[in-house]
Amino acid sequence: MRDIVIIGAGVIGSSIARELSKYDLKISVLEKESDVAVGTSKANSGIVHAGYDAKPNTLKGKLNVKGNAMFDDLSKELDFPFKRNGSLVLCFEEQEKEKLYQLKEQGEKNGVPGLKVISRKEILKLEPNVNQNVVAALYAPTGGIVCPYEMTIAYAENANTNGVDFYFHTEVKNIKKLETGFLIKTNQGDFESRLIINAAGVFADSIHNMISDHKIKIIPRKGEYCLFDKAVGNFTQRTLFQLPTKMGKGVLVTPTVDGNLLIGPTAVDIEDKREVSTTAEGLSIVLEKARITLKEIPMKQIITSFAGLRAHSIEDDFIIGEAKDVSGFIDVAGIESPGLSSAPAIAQMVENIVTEKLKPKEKENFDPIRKGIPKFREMSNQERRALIEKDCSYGRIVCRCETVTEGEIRSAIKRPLGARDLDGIKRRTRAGMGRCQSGFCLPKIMKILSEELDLPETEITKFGKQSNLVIGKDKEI
Ligand SMILES: Cc1cc2nc3c(=O)[nH]c(=O)nc-3n(C[C@H](O)[C@H](O)[C@H](O)COP(=O)(O)OP(=O)(O)OC[C@H]3O[C@@H](n4cnc5c(N)ncnc54)[C@H](O)[C@@H]3O)c2cc1C
Ligand SMILES: O=P(O)(O)OC[C@H](O)CO
Ligand code: FES
Repeated sequence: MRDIVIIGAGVIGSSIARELSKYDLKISVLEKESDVAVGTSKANSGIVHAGYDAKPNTLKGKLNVKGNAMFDDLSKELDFPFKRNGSLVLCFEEQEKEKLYQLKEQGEKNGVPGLKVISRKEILKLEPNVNQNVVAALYAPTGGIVCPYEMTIAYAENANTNGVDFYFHTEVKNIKKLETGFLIKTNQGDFESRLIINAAGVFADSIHNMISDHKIKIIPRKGEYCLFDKAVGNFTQRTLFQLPTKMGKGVLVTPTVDGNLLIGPTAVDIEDKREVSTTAEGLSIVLEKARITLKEIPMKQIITSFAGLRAHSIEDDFIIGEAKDVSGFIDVAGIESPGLSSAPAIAQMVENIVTEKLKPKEKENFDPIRKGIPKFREMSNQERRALIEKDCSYGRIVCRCETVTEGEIRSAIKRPLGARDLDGIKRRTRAGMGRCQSGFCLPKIMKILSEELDLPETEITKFGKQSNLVIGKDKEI
């Protein structure tokens, strides 16, 4: 019998796994897909929100501000990209200026430091590409940007190094209460555990409703984006929002921490929890709304589009805690935005619930430090030379657009919870994420995966399951 089973290896399941890996507990994470960070945690805006959007005394409000303050230390400990670039909520109508002061007051009640309303002149000095019609803005110096999948991978790797087991392709199908815990039925057999932590994202209602009579409902709220080339990564320095609406924070314009420009998302409630396609209609709404924010949009620099699903609960707040009628079953559900920003604080909140229940001993050998893959593109020539001297595979560039070397790709496969497919390589190294979107580097990455995993190229997939790219040879070369 395990002490804890965590369902879901997104940023929430992985951050909780890492916090709990400090204790002498037998913990497993069950994930239905082929890797960590394949659900909502890979497809979002990547903003570490300052914390003025949520109503005071909500979990969203409290955990956002607490989580935000943890990012500087955490990103150093776990070696993932994070930058405090600041954010602006822009107002384009004189009569709506009052709403900025209301947001400021709400933020101050939540404990957000340094908020101030700034004038048109100040905005245009900071951000010359903002539309000249702007009237005023709320400036939040603590707003930040993070790479959401690298953060998730970093948490998961560190949890794994500290003893947490991850089971991929393992879908929870049913849960039964036992006298001393739970029997969890999956497509890969049964697991028994004293506690369950439900971190299943948009599917958290299905998991909860398997065991509790107090039913919950999660509505998938889709958001579509346009991603732009690094050539326009400096188009804005800060994250630019418009005034929020009842559907959320609206279409933003932001640099990403990896140096692209990102515009989106839409917000549309849908039925299908697997529906992440982008649409001509969605993307034209994104661009239309962004035209309110910007003087012009660098249309020729769009390199791709993507969509993610918010796990919107009808309670309109995070649902965190033991289910009322099922002792030992802990929900971490309805984690829509600001879930990424709050993840470090959510993990601590769940840690408190678990330690209260199980009273575990702290491990003596817990190691909080994780080192990421060395990034050739960020090194000085001297550092590059030293690395190539140690391992010549760092001297061969595989992805030209993103300057990723063969050494980095091999390391991404060999690490704890290493990449097993092309998307796994992308998220760990950025190989394939550049302007040509894998056109040039894909065959080389397939070959490296095939060598390292000792599999024929016909078995190399994009994201597990049936996503093979090649089915055989049409002639011997
Ligand atoms: C468009 C959009 C923009 C956003 N922008 C931001 C932002 O800028 N800042 C911010 O703070 N937040 C943002 N968010 C919210 C943030 O992305 C989420 O709060 C966060 O990623 C949720 O993580 P998660 O681990 O709960 O979910 P997920 O990442 O979806 O992880 C859940 C995992 O559970 C697995 N799973 C589901 N069912 C089962 C099962 N039966 N058995 C096994 N595994 C299962 C799934 O495969 C998945 O991997 C945004 C969300 C969206 C959609
Ligand atoms: O549209 P929201 O409010 O769900 O927010 C999503 C991101 O945090 C910002 O794009
Ligand atoms: S060469 Fe890799 S994305 Fe273009």
